Amino acid sequence: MISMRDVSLRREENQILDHVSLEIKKGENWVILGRNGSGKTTILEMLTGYLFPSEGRIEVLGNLYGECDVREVRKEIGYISPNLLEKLNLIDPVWEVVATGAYAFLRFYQEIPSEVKEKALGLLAEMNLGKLSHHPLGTLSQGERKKVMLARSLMSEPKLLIMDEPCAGLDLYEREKMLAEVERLSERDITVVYVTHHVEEIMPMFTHAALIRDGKIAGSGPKEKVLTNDMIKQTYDIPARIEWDGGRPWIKVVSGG
Ligand SMILES: Nc1ncnc2c1ncn2[C@@H]1O[C@H](COP(=O)(O)OP(=O)(O)OP(=O)(O)O)[C@@H](O)[C@H]1O
Repeated sequence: MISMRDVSLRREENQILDHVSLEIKKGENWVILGRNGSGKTTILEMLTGYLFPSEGRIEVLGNLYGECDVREVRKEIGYISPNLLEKLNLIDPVWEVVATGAYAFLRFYQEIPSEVKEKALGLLAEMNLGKLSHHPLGTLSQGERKKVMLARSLMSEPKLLIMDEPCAGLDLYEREKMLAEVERLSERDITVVYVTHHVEEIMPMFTHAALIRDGKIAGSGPKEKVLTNDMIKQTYDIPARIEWDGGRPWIKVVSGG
């Protein structure tokens, strides 16, 4: 599904990624954690082909980057990033914003086929946003907008869904609503790669984790093996205790550590 081998990225004297290797197989869902500036978004930008490594090889969905048309590969990848939300037009009705996900553009300038509209309305109904389908995007709460982004990304039925901090800025209620939708992705035939700052967002559907520190992989593999007290300390320089509850890890900072 995804293979990153010895991938490095340098910008002038900055080593942004340093020999990163990750193998993500079909049926696995990965979460990527690491401190601010550790290189998480850079990895996502490489997987989506927006950044090319200085060294190493990247293969996504059977396509070797550098030897394929990355625009074609992107058709099979859903990418939810804070940048995309900023680009959407707040006056557009919600269903139309979702429907644009079927195409590689942000707005419609022609009539939308009825089956595309129906599909968008169906996805919104599944996410309990049916009543808001005809409201302008700008009238929705931040949490509702994030769910709209998720619905939009599913329009093209991607094989790979990449999510960059989808719960950033959400209150507890809206975060849990969004996470419930993330958990439901396990019912779909889709591989998820999810970047977050918060361990408690790692829902049961996630199988694997990668910890990034200073552009290097500090640890990667099945989540229970990677999300340990020691590994968290190594990654964040904070002594912490992980407790698993309801299939999710919860973190406590150890005081005086
Ligand atoms: N175009 C660029 N030129 C130079 N340095 C860059 C460029 N893009 C990113 N960086 C640097 O690369 C490092 C990794 O950035 P990246 O955005 O991948 O980190 P991140 O782990 O996603 O951070 P955050 O959690 O704060 O979003 C940072 O030090 C950043 O300043």
